[in-house]
Amino acid sequence: MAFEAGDLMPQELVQKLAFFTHKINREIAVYLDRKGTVTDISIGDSSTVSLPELEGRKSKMRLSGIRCIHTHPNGTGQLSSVDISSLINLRLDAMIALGVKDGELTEAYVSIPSRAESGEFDSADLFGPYQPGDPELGNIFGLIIERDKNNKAAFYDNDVEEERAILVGLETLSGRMIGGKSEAERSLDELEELANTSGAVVIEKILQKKPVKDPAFYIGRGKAEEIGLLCQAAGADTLIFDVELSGAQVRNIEDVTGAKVVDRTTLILDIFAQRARSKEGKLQVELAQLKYRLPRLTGMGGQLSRLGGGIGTRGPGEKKLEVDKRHIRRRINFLESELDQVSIRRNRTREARKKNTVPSIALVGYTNAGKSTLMNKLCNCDVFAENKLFATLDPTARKLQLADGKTALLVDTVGFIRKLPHELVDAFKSTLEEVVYSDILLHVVDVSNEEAEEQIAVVMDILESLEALQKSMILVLNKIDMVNGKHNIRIPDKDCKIFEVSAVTGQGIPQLISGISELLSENEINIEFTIPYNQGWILPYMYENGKVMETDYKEDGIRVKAVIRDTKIEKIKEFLN
Ligand SMILES: Nc1nc2c(ncn2[C@@H]2O[C@H](COP(=O)(O)OP(=O)(O)OP(=O)(O)O)[C@@H](O)[C@H]2O)c(=O)[nH]1
Ligand SMILES: [Mg+2]
Repeated sequence: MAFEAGDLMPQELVQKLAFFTHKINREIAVYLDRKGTVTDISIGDSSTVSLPELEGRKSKMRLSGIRCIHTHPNGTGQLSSVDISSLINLRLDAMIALGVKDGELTEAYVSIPSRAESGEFDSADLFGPYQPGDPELGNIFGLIIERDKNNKAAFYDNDVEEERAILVGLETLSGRMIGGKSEAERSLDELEELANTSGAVVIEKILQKKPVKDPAFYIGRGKAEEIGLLCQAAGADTLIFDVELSGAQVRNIEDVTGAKVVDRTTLILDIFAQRARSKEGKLQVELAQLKYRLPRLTGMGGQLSRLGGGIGTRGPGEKKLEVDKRHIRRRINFLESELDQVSIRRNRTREARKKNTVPSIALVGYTNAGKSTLMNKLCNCDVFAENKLFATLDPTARKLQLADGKTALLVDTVGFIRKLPHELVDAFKSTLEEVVYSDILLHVVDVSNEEAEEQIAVVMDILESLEALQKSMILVLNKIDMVNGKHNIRIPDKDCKIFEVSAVTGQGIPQLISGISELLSENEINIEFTIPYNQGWILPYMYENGKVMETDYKEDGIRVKAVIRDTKIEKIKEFLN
């Protein structure tokens, strides 16, 4: 018996299985290979089936090429832990469970294996519920093939030898001079740091004074030709522009100069791609890359393959850049739905955390400000910190011991940067939600940086776009050891406590910890009030969002003594007396 290849869950098979399962009231399992051929059938117990040995599939790093579709006669399509362990142990392509009731399919869930860091398959991802014919099933099939091919070792092998890059910036007339440098020059310096972080060697920086703002070439055709010659003379193969370029501009400049053209956003995305470690981080980066690439494909006949490697070609997704538009759109939908799942899971963890009423504190700040170093100092832990941009991509949480015996949860986050691509802010929404839902923010500033004030402003802007500006905030002026304890930074108007510290020497750290304790308890309000009996939601709300110390059931309602966070009081305000 055979079914159409590429159809993960053939309708005809599903119907037959549902029918017979109902007849015999037992579990039936069918095994299919990737061509759609049935290789085995078992009745009663799916864990005892022997799989056919497939050519070249003996390696532990590959999948078996066989998937199992089986029924659950009790009506639910939820996969059991036995289902999942057979999936992983047998390295099946997928384990699909069909819930059957009265001879009909109720729901179907699909689980596919995923790899550990080592490349071995050690866990599973769950999708569903589905009905046969759901287009998402095609995506899952694609994902299986990709996961089978993309052995970790081969994952990042498209790195090439050093890229030699020329940077091109654009001088605007406005903007403050700092340290004798204009805004454009400083932005170009930062671009150089970004380029170094991504592994490129910067040979020359060009700042174009009066931009022609050419729609076709951005810098004008003549200038582009000139830069082309410079590339040849200097042996540069890549041009990095300190702006966002349109797809047409990139192609035009590439044609004239013969060099690869990359813009600031592509560069930042490339760094994120190299640094993403967690599954969530990789999904987020790939999503951002695809979203940025999609509108830039117009007029390319829908197909483009960028040869070579380096900046802009690296990513957590497919090894070879597959840029068929339809494929990208499908992939974007798929990544978005996977990320939704992650976000739901994260919300649950956050909810659980809230129930414990452990307050959470988010570290925010410009990249390289010292957030991770500060976290290590405050929590006595060992989080990855490095003198490179974007050392931290995944949110990491650690317990912070406060002076009065209380604890809080400190969450490290991705650093901010000017001109942060909005695709990235979007894609990292679920990570940045940690910021949005935290009780207080520690805004870390590198006082030794000439541009500290600009950086504060950039961070404030991003916080505003996350609607997190009204949160209680502590401004941490870090690296005070590097300026001999003196700084002349103008502090933003926002009402917040300020601490001068050094995350390296430990100077000012005890004061900061007591400052945090104080702010947290400032935010706690003691209340005593009566909950009318017809407002049944209030007491559970109090348990969830505060600490209930005493309840007394009176004639007119429940008299409650409690402590609650000020951010949670709005909802019950009208009942306070
Ligand atoms: N001298 C000095 N150096 C510091 C201090 N705090 C951090 N650094 C250094 O600054 C660099 C960046 O620190 P990180 O903690 O990685 O910065 P981050 O804010 O987490 O950066 P991203 O994760 O990239 O956003 C590292 O080389 C640290 O050693 C400090 O108080 N004094
Ligand atoms: Mg960090």
